Amino acid sequence: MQTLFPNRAHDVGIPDGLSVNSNSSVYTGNTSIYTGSNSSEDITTPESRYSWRPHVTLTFAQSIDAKIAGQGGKQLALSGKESLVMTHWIRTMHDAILVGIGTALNDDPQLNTRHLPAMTTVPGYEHKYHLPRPTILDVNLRLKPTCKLLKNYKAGTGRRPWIFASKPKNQNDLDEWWARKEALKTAGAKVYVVAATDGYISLSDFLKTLKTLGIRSLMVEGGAKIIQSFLRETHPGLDGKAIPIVDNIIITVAPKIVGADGVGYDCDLTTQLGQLNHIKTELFGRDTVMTFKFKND
Ligand SMILES: NC(=O)C1=CN([C@@H]2O[C@H](COP(=O)(O)OP(=O)(O)OC[C@H]3O[C@@H](n4cnc5c(N)ncnc54)[C@H](O)[C@@H]3O)[C@@H](O)[C@H]2O)C=CC1
Ligand SMILES: Nc1nc(O)c(N)c(N[C@@H]2O[C@H](COP(=O)(O)O)[C@@H](O)[C@H]2O)n1
Repeated sequence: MQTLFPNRAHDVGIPDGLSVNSNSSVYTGNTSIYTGSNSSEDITTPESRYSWRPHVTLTFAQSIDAKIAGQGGKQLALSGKESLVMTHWIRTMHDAILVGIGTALNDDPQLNTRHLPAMTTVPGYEHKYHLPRPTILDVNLRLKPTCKLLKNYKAGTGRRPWIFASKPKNQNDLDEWWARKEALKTAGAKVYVVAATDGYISLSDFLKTLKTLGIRSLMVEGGAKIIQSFLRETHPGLDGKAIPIVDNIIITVAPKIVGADGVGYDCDLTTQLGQLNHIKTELFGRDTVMTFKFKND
């Protein structure tokens, strides 16, 4: 039996109904699988926009006071179980999934699809959903060789994580950097070296590299700095105009208040709002999930 591949973000965009076709929803605990886009409007992205990069979906969960984590970055269970299943379904739609090293160290995430219902009763194949490739932006190779992503890979329950790093400018730091690289490689990681400025990897370079590695769609899960960078960074279009490097944004809003001490993504969305089309707002349990798409030009 083969791994199930649902419709993919790079082929169909993000459907306007995240809860898939209304009579066979994977989110309700029903094991039927989404087989077609029920989009009523053109939500695909012009080939010209992402011939150089993968389709990019930015997604995160926030409280009603726009916080994504608690005081000091404490990981919060903002999403309820229904919207979590939706998030895991969206994971299956992408070739790769990204978090920054801040999130990788703080949350020790798994980035898999474990909240989806069993798809069959055949022993050993209950959970053969497509798993996105975990990717981490980690300039200084701070990821722990003991993290869950690497443990899952070693146990055969997760895909090999790809780390994107950058060589230190200071020669004195090079030996330690190589040692960390070797330790991560031994633990199973694949390390790609790309350009970085002031500790930040150029997202254009990162996306170009992903594309050359065969990644056609990327789900960006955060955290705060990564969200900011993806919303701020642009790329020159064919006419030289700055165009976004994100195609869709999916925001889960949980009916919770975190308070001023929490972590926000601190980004002036008003600069982007003019370019955003609202696609759909849906309720998942007590959470509201909004999908936006950047305008095509
Ligand atoms: N509610 C939600 O949906 C989510 C919440 N979070 C929360 O976010 C917090 C972590 O956020 P941050 O500390 O901001 O870490 P982050 O996960 O955004 O990673 C940022 C780090 O990545 C590296 N990096 C390399 N290139 C970069 C680039 N171009 N742009 C940005 N960063 C780049 C830098 O070292 C930077 O400090 C945690 O508290 C976590 O719980 C994380 C993901 C989703
Ligand atoms: N959708 C969503 N809702 C929340 O309430 C969250 N805290 C997050 N966080 C993101 O999911 C990652 C954890 O993934 P696993 O459960 O370990 O697979 C975490 O690192 C954040 O990226 N997301």
